[in-house]
Amino acid sequence: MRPATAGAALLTALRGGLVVSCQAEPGEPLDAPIHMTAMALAARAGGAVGVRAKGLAEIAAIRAAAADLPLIGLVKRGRHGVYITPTVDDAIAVAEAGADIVAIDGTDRHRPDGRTLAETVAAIRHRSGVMIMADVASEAQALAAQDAGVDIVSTTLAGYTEPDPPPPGPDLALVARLARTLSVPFAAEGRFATPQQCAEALRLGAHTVVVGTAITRPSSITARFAAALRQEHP
Ligand SMILES: CC(=O)N[C@H](C=O)[C@@H](O)[C@H](O)[C@H](O)COP(=O)(O)O
Repeated sequence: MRPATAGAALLTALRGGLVVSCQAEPGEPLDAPIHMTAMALAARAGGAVGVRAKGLAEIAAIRAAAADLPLIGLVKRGRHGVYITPTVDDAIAVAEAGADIVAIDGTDRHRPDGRTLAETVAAIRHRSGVMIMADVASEAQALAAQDAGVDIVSTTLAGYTEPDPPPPGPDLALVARLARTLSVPFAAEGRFATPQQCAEALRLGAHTVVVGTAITRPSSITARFAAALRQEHP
């Protein structure tokens, strides 16, 4: 069981810093533990205070390569409904793979194991000392996750639970609202594409900022540059 002081120290380590999400989608060229480990080490070399990683093999590999790097872990099961660490068993597997914090879906949608968010948090706590991050899409979900007893909330799912495609930029309005209403710390996450947007999230009151695509998805980064050139030379 993790002592409470260790959890507090971990949150302190994340405060005011950048967490880099190192994830590749199935079929992408970098979708392998060795590549995600290299990404994580590169992120740490660049000043990241922590890493967010998907997949049990990736989490274990990153933990083996960087014993003291704060590590937020998750698994994804599909891409619809509740797909981020959807069950208690998934969360325990993520913890056992070496994550310090397990990121779980923090919405009020139906979970595959039929548990509510509060039941999920209680069951994880019963079986593990891992810290829990709730990935939410709204202020109401963030408050419910806080009531359920999570250690930290993240705006990960903002823009991803509606039928419409997400807007291009991050949801800074949600960041501002969470800063006013939440008492647990929260991460600003989702579509942060510039250092200025990250700094703004911290100014608004986020505890930490998580950036993935803009740093660790070379295909997406290349596509942005290539699209800009095509505009000049269609
Ligand atoms: C919505 C969802 O499933 N988000 C996932 C959560 O782990 C990842 O695919 C994102 O890359 C991560 O949240 C970081 O966000 P961005 O890549 O936009 O910086």
